[in-house]
Amino acid sequence: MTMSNRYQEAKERYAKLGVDTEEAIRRLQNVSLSMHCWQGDDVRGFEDAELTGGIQATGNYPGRARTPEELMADIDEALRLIPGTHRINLHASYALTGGKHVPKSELLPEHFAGWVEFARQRGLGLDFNPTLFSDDMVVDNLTLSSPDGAVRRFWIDHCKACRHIGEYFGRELGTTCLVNIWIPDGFKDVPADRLGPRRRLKEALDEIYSEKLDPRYIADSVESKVFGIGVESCTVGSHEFYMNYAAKNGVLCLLDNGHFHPTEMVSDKLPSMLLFFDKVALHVTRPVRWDSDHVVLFDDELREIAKEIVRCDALDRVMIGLDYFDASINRISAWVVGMRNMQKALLCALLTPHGMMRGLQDASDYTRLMMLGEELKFYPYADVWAEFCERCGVAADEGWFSEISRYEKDVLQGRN
Ligand SMILES: C[C@H](O)[C@H](O)[C@@H](O)C(=O)CO
Ligand SMILES: [Mn+2]
Repeated sequence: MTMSNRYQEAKERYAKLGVDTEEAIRRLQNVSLSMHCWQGDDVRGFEDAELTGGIQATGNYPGRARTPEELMADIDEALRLIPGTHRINLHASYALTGGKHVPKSELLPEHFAGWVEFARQRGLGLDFNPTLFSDDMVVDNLTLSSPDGAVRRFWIDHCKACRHIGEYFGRELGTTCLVNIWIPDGFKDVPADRLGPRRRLKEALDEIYSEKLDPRYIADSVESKVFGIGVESCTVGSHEFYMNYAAKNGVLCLLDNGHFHPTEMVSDKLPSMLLFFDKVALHVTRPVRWDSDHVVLFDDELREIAKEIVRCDALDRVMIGLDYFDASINRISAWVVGMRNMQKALLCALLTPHGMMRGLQDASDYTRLMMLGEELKFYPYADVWAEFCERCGVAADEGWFSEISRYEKDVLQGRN
C-alpha cells in the first residue's frame, strides 16, 4: 500500500469516530512551538560562564555550539528536520556583544539585533528569558529576593532591560514575545524566614512590572519551581507564590513539568489554570526522578498534556515551549526528537474523539471509555503524521537521522 493509500484508509477509520484528519493536520500546521536555544550549548551562553542556579547539563558529547554562528547553524539544522514554522526561545545570556562583557543590568535591544535578523529571515518568532543564574551577582543562591539591596537592584534592572528587549522582539517580528522570569533563589537548609524573601521577591516583581509595555508585543510570565540542586529545602518562587502573584497582577503562569513533586501532573493542572487565566505558558521537559531536564519523549504525560490543551480547546491559549538540556547525545537530534514528539502528541490529541469520550464519562460509562481509550492507542495516527510531514516537506520516519549523521561528521566533529 502506498503512503497516500495508507492516509486514505486512516482518514476513513478516524471519520467513523467523527474525527476529521484534514482538520487535525490543518490545526497542527498552525501550532508554533518555542524551541529553547539552550539545548545547543548545554546552557552555557556566550559568556561561557559556569552553569549555576541549581540546574545541571550532564554529558560530554562532542560538537557543542561555542559561538553564535555555530548555535545559529545548529538551530537551522534542527529546524530543517522539524515540520512546521516555530519560535526560538532565547536567554539573556545569548546576547551578541562581540565578546565584550556587558553587565546583565545594562543589556539593550541592540545586543540582540542579530537574533532578530536571524528570526526575520526565517519567519520565526522569538521568546525571551532574563538569565538570573551563571553570574557573580547571584549571591548565596539569591537574586530578586536577596536581603542585599545592591543585588536586588542589579537583577531588577536586568529584568526591566529584558522586558524592553522582549517588546523589541515582538515589535520587530510582529508576534508577541513571551518574557518569562525564573529565579533560582532558595535555601539548602530549613530557613529561619520564608516570608521575608518572598516579600522582597514580590516587591521586586512589582517594580519590574510597574512599567506598562505594549501587550501586542510582550506577554509576561513567571515560572515556579519546587527545588533545585543546593536549594533543596525552600524555593522562594514556589507555585503558590507565583500563582497568586500572577492572578493578582495580570501576568501569566509558566508551568514547567519538571518543577513539581514527582506525582504532581501538569496535565492535571492545565484545565484549572485555563479556567482562571486567559493564557498559560508551558516548559515541556522530562523529569527523571528529579528535574533532570531529559529530552521530551512520546510518553504518557506528554500525551496527557497535549490532550488537555486540545480538549480544553486551548491551542491558542497555551504557549508551548520546550526546556531540557542533554549533553550526553547529539544535541541537534535532541532538539528534533523533542519537538517532533510534542507535535506527535498534539496530533494524537487532535485525532481523539473528545466529545464522544466526554459523553461516556458524563454517562458514567467508564467501561466503554476505558475500552475506547485503549483501542485508540492502536489507531493509525502514524499514517496521519506521515501525511502531515509530507505536506511540510520533511521526513516522517527515522529517515531524518541520516542528515544528523552527515552534519555530525561534516560539522560537529570539526569543533573539538
Ligand atoms: C535554563 C532553565 O532551564 C530555564 O531558564 C528555567 O526555565 C528552568 O526551568 C530552571 O529549572
Ligand atoms: Mn523551565
